[in-house]
Amino acid sequence: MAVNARTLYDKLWDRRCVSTDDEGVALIYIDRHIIHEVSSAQAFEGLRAAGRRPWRRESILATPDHNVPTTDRELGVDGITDRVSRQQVIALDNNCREFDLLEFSLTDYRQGIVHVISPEQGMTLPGTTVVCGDSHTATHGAFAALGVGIGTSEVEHVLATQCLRQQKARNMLVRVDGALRPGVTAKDVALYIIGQIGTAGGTGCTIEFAGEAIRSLSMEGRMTLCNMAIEAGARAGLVAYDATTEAYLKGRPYAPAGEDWQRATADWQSLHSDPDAGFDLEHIYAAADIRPQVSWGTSPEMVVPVDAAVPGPQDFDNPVKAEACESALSYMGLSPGQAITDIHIDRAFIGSCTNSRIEDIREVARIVEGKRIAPGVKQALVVPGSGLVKRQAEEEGLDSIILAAGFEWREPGCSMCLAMNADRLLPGEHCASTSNRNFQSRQGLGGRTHLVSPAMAAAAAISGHFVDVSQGEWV
Ligand SMILES: CC(C)[C@H](C(=O)O)[C@@H](O)C(=O)O
Ligand code: SF4
Repeated sequence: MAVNARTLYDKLWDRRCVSTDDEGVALIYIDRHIIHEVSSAQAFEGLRAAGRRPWRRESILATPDHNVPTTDRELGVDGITDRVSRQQVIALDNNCREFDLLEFSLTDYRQGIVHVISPEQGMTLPGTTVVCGDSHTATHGAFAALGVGIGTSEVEHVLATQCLRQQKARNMLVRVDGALRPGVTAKDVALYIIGQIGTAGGTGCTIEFAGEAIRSLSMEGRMTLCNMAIEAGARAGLVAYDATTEAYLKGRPYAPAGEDWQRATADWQSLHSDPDAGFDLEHIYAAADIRPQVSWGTSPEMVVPVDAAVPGPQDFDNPVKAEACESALSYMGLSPGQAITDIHIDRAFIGSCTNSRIEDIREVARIVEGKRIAPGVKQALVVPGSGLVKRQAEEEGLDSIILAAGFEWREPGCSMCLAMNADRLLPGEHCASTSNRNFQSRQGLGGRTHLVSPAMAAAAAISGHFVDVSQGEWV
C-alpha cells in the first residue's frame, strides 16, 4: 500500500476535518443540513433556550415528510388528523419562519422525502458533508459526499456550530464485479449484500461500493444502494464521482453554474479512492450471482432470492440466528421450506427514500402497463418521493398507466415506509414493499413487510404473490 494513497472516505474526511482531539474525536465541518419535522423540534427548542441562532442559514433545507398525508394535500396541515403529527409539522413551519430558513412546506410542489429532494435540487454535492437527523442520510453518499445520519442533540449542535463531533470510521470496500442480469436492480444488490454481510457487517465502517456493476448504476440506483448501507450497520455509504454523477447534477437549481460549475467539476475529479489505497475490510461479489431478492423475516438480512424457499432454524449454524429465524417466521406467518413465490400479498407499497424516484416509477409503469392488480390484493400504493418526481411522472403519462392497473397514485412523503400517517398495514397483512426496513410493526401494528425492488413489488401486486421479474414476460 502506498503511503499517500487514500480512499474516497479518507479524502472526504480530510477535506472537512477541522481538528482532532487526543482521544481521536474530530470536529468535521458540515456543508449541508437537511431537516424534517420528526427530529428537529427539540433541537430548535434547545437553540432558542440558549439564545442562539443557526450558524449558517444557507446550509439548511427543511421539509415535512414523515407525518404528511398522501391525499388531500390542498388542506395543508388541516389534513393531518393525528395531533402529534400535526404539531410537529406546524412546529417545523414556525421554526423555519422564525429563523428564516428555506422550507419546502406541505403545499410546496418541491416538497418530498428529505433524501429525495436534496439531490434533486442539486443541494447534495460531491466532496461535501451532508447531515440530517435521519439514519438514511447515507443516501447522499451516492454523490461522493459524506452523508451522516445524526440524532436530535447533534441537530442542535450542527445548527449552532456548523460542525459535528465524529470519530473516523474504518474503510470497507464492497465490490460487485461484472454486469447485473436483466431484471436485477440496485435494490436487489443492496439486499443481497446485506444478506451476505448481515445487519452488523458494516459496523464502525464507511462502505465504498465499487466495481463494474456499481459504476453502471444510474444516480437513482446508487442512491438506493447507499440508502441501505445503514441497514448493513455502516455509518455511511459511498460511490465515487464520475460522468454519471456530473450528468445528473448539471443544471439542477442549486448546483453550481457557469464558471463555478467548471471549477467544481475540476475539483470533483479527485473524488475516488486512489488505485492503491488500502481498505480495512473488503467484500467482493459477482453480479451474475445476484437474483431478485425478497425478505422473509423481520430484519433486512433475512433475505433470499425469489426462486428460493423460506429457510428454517436448522439452516443456521449460529444458535442466535436460528432462534431469530424461528421467531421471525412465527411473526411473519411463514413456514420453513415454503417457496417464496407461494407467499401471497395483501398490499404493495412503492415508495420511500429507497425507491421513489422517477426511474422507480418508470419501472413500475413498465411492469403494470395493460395489466390489473390481482383480485386478492387490497391495495397497491405508489407514493412518489417528491412533488417534482410526481410532476415528471405525470408529464410522462406514468400516472395514467399506474391508475389503469388499479394502483393508487398519491402525494409525496414517507407514507407506508413507517406508517406515521394514515397509510398502514392491518395486523397479519403481507406487504411487498420497496422500503428499507422490515422490522416488526414498521408498516402498521402486526404488519408483515417483504422488502423488494419496485419491479418485484409491482409484479407481486399484479400476480397476487411474489414472481421472478428476471424471467419471461416481465423482462
Ligand atoms: C424518524 C426518523 C428519525 C427515522 C430515521 O432516523 O431513520 C425514520 O426516517 C426511519 O426511517 O426510521
Ligand atoms: S422514507 Fe422511510 S426510511 Fe426514508 S426517511 Fe422516510 S421513514 Fe425513514
